[in-house]
Amino acid sequence: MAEQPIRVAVVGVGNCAASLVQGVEYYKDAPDDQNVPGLMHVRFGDYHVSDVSFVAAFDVDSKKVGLDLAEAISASENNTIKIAEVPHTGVTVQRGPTLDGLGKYYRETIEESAAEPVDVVAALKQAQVQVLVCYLPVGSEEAARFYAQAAIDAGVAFVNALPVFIAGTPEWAAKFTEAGVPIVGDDIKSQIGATITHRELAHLFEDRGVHLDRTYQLNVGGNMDFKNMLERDRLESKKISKTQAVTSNTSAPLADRDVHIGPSDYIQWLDDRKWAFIRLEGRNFGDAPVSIELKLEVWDSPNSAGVIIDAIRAAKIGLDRGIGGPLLSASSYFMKSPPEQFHDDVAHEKVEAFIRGEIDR
Ligand SMILES: O=P([O-])([O-])O[C@@H]1[C@@H](O)[C@H](O)[C@@H](O)[C@H](O)[C@@H]1O
Repeated sequence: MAEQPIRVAVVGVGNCAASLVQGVEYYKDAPDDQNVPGLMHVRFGDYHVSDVSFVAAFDVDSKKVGLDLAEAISASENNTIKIAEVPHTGVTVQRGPTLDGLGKYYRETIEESAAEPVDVVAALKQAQVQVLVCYLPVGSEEAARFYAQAAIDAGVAFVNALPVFIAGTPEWAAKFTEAGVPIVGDDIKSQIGATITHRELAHLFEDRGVHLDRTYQLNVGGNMDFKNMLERDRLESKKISKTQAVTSNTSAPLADRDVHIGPSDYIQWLDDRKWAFIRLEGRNFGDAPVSIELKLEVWDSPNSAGVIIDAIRAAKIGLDRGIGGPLLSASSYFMKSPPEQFHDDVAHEKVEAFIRGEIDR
């Protein structure tokens, strides 16, 4: 263990937070000296998984606000796979401001807490939070920026797991840089998710001299994320983020009509499983046609938590080293829409160099 734990807060106690909190319990005794299935790093720099300590949580759901975090992670509509029994944490879920956090389908499904929203900056300071993970629902543009600003005001590193463009915009990057606060963002790229799989295949076509003519990625799932995204207006930035995560990995541009990537439908009985249907069509030697069609089946939230667990530790290293602004290596390896896109193998090397202190961001 590091001398001091990493004091982490989460905003949005949904499935992704549930998997993260359970994962820290699940891997608390993971041996340092071996590869451990499910983890990219048992120890990330000085920090073991067990150094992640939850000290604050915010939500707006009446079935979660006021509960201990250990209970809230399985309350209300949360429906992810259980990977660990989490003991009482002593962290009570606080009522955050709602702003634009609840779309039509959330409002139809959950009851908003009647409690008065807390002062988030004061709550972050009070709990001495070091890293805030933003897990708000897709489409929470105003709320995500509110929490980003709160992180700046409280001097807390920010990990932006959702597709609201913050780290990737010059305006916000400058704000974090000026405040001396690190940010890792935007939009988490899952361990073996649709994005990484699709990116790798698009890259493979290119590497092997095959021209990619057209592609699609259709995603379905049964969690609140997918239900929320039935409201098409809320998923514009998600669609952009998922699309650019793939198209940025090919040098030959694809016409808009030749790329279709996005969340596609909500199938309730899938619960927190996500199925992705991916197709790539191209031409190889002599313009002969070639195509790949695959289906990915995965539990969505542990898949995301397996990456956030590293993003948190990268953010803490940024804080330890006094680096403000976007952490480019971690953002490009862990996120779909980082300020700078690199191929994943390059981004991976950059993260290892960052851990060793050879590059500063
Ligand atoms: O990496 P990927 O599988 O394309 O994308 C994932 C989404 O499809 C998923 O719904 C969400 O919960 C994850 O956090 C991540 O954004």
